[in-house]
Amino acid sequence: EFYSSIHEMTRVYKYEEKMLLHMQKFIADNESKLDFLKARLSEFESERNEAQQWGVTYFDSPLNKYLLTKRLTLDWERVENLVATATGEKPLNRLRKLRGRNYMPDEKELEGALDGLLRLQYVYRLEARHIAAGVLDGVDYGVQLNSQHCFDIARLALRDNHPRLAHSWLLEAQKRLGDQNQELKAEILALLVKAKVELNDYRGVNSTYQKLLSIQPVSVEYKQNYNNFISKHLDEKQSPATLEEHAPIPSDPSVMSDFDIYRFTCSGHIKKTAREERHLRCGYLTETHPFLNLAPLKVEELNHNPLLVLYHDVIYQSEIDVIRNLTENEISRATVIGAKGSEVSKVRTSQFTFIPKTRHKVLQTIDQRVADMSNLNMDYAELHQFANYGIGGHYAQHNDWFGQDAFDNELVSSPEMGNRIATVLFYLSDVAQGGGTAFPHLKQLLQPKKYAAAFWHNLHASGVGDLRTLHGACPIIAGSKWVQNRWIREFIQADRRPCELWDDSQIVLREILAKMQ
Ligand SMILES: O=C(O)CCC(=O)C(=O)O
Ligand SMILES: [Fe+2]
Repeated sequence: EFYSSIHEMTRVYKYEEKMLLHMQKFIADNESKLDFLKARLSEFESERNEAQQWGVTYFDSPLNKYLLTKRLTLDWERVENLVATATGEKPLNRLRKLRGRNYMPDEKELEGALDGLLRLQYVYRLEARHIAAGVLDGVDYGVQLNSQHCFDIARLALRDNHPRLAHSWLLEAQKRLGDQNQELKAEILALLVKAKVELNDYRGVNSTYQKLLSIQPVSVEYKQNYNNFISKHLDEKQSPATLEEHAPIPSDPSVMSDFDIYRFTCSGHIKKTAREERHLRCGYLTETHPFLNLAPLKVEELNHNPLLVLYHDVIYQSEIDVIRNLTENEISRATVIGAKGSEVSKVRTSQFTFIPKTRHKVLQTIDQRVADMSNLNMDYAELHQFANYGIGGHYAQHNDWFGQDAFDNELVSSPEMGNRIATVLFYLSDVAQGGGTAFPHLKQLLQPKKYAAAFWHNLHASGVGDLRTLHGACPIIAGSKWVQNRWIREFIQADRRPCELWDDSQIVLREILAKMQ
């Protein structure tokens, strides 16, 4: 799946270059065929004109008899043969072969790409009119979408329960429509009515129907829909507010769904106040290992309880180069744990792979560093996980720790190692726009910074999963994101657990639970 990663796009982009060459060849072949036919046609015509002028005496000349006979045998046969040859078959076959190649996107991919685009619009509260003009969150990419593009996006938005977004895309499709395309115009109007009705906003619906019926007066379907509409809605009260492209943000976060608090953290609407930030420090970590006295780690506190910190410059370019080589041909669409085990889901659109630390010395070196950063034993950590997100790629809010049902249903690998006590998330790339890691309960949004790593505790001291560690990877607006996950398990950590964790109280947990209900 290529929309979930930028990695494969470059490959198919090169295939398209070859496809263009075949198309040129097809056109050139057909053009020379038509040129030949045109030349014959005018030749035949002029010979016949000549004959016309002479009348029947024309055939007195044996030369003319010969010319007509030759035309009707050899010349017309050549014409027939040429018309019958399937010119351009070769380039056509090559074209088909290229499009049938591995990695070529199909219609499902197209949907995935549009889905990613809608996600960006929804999460970052972008406006259709800006996106259509190639402007994403203030950055101009110099692309323009046409009316048909906008209509296609609207159709998908409506199907996926985003009538507000669909509505705004339809207005844009209307604006970008030339006078000539009446068919598309009717389709836009018909969908506009549908979006409005879904939004329970009947303003303008009547006149939209009338416009629609004036373009396609014979459509039985549209007429029926209109009569239906009139009988149901005409005297219904109009909703007072103007139709906003995005629903307003509730002022109280406790009434929001988990997805909403995640997306409002991605968009920067949920964030720590200056007051909440004032206890957080930056500094050099020297305690966990004597070696750190020589080479202290740069650490930035992002939250105290539960602990969330960002280490700067904890992985080297040479190590990232090795990782990119190791993962190059292994990476494939990421999955999540569903009811029946691993499954592909819209909730996580990235590509990933797991690699054991025995594969390369660099992975062991990294683990040594993770042990210093976390003060935890890395002997039984999970396989190294590497992930790449493309444009629109994201991982919706989730907890890294496993719930009891995952253990009960045997969905946890090596359950004897216990739950995921902590996570270290390395950023192996910067991201041009979007793509932060959002912790809605901690009101933190970490913008990926190459060579840095986030570290947090996932569990309460009691071993119970900490709901406040809910987090997600915000969708990528531009660029590509590479991360590495180290998931550390509870087994043999008893003597290592830093004392801050023991402060963690059940009271906080109860508060959160109460808020969420
Ligand atoms: O990519 C990110 O920013 C977060 C990834 C994550 O949370 C995960 O893979 O579990
Ligand atoms: Fe995670």
